[in-house]
Amino acid sequence: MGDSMPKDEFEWIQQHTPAHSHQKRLEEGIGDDAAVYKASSFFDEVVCVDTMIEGIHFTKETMAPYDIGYKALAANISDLAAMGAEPSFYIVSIAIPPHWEDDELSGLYEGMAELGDRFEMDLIGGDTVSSAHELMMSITVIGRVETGRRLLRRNAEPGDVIFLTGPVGRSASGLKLLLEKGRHASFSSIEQTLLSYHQRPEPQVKTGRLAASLSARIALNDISDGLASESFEIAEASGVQMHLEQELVPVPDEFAGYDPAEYWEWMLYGGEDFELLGTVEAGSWEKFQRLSEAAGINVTNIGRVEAGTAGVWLHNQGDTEALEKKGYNHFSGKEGQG
Ligand SMILES: Nc1ncnc2c1ncn2[C@@H]1O[C@H](COP(=O)(O)OP(=O)(O)OP(=O)(O)O)[C@@H](O)[C@H]1O
Ligand SMILES: Cc1ncc(C[n+]2csc(CCOP(=O)(O)O)c2C)c(N)n1
Ligand SMILES: [Mg+2]
Ligand SMILES: [Mg+2]
Ligand SMILES: [Mg+2]
Repeated sequence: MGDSMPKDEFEWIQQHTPAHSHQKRLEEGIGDDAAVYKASSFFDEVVCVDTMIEGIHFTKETMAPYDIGYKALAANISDLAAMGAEPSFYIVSIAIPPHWEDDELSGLYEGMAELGDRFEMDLIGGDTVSSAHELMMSITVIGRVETGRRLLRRNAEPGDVIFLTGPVGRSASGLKLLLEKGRHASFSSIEQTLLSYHQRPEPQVKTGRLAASLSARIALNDISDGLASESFEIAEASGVQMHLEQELVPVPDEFAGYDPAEYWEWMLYGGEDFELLGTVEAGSWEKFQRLSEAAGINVTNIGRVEAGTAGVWLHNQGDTEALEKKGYNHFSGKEGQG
């Protein structure tokens, strides 16, 4: 990496965050999974954008065109879910290089439409340009959340229960298989399941909406960069310590037979699972769990929030490890230091 590149994407964003806002109806600007501004007396509007680029987020060997479209929209819907919002609209900007054929480009839109239809979202605009080398897709999504119900990373307080919506690490393990063999190779049925978590992640909208409907203080974040990195984001935004219990963190069934040293690396630092990580005040945890179960949603208590200097710790049978803010970081390389 040359000297001209920013060292860390998080630091870089901070440098470019305006000190003041002009619009009175802005509720949340830069800093969370999405921005929030007042729309009516009942709802706030929630908006965010995420980009996927060939060579960084996918290659023709790791993802079919359909998967790329699907995942680009899924990653964005996931940020709405992390705010407690319901998705409404999306806007697609696409940069097309010469080596992409018409039928491949149609595949991108078919993949987006599958998810857009499922969440009853309308495609309302976009932009189309050419690109010299890589395909790029950038999607802006718009949703809404009931006034005052948005779920922010800074909402965590000491004593809260930490929860996770599902096992993590499967996307990273699927990516490893795809980078080794390419998607046209033959895979066992377990491997195919792992690939599908990488190629077609499921945004956890139902859980986000349930969390927003509870009258409880809840912090929420979606896992794009890995469990450790997203735990740090809550710790830093809330000024708290995140204490994770290794024994409580669900290990994917598919990892039976794999080396724990390898799969804990995927689980803690892999990213792109798009599960939700959150904290809820202890008095509301049982209710949250009960309502989740009734709704067919999986939430697992994986630890506790404590007071002290912001950071993340992993406890295992009396041993304690301070986790690094490591995960996927653009500019500092794959799974570089955050
Ligand atoms: N180039 C930029 N200019 C202004 N704000 C930015 C820029 N890049 C990111 N942000 C803002 O910084 C915050 C963090 O962005 P980030 O992309 O890390 O969040 P995320 O979408 O939850 O994570 P990921 O991109 O890994 O899915 C968000 O509020 C986002 O809108
Ligand atoms: C070909 C290929 N190589 C590596 C990766 C891994 N990867 C890329 S971006 C990212 C984090 C989320 O991105 P963002 O922070 O932009 O949302 C991860 C884990 C991949 N998906 N495909
Ligand atoms: Mg996010
Ligand atoms: Mg983003
Ligand atoms: Mg995101």
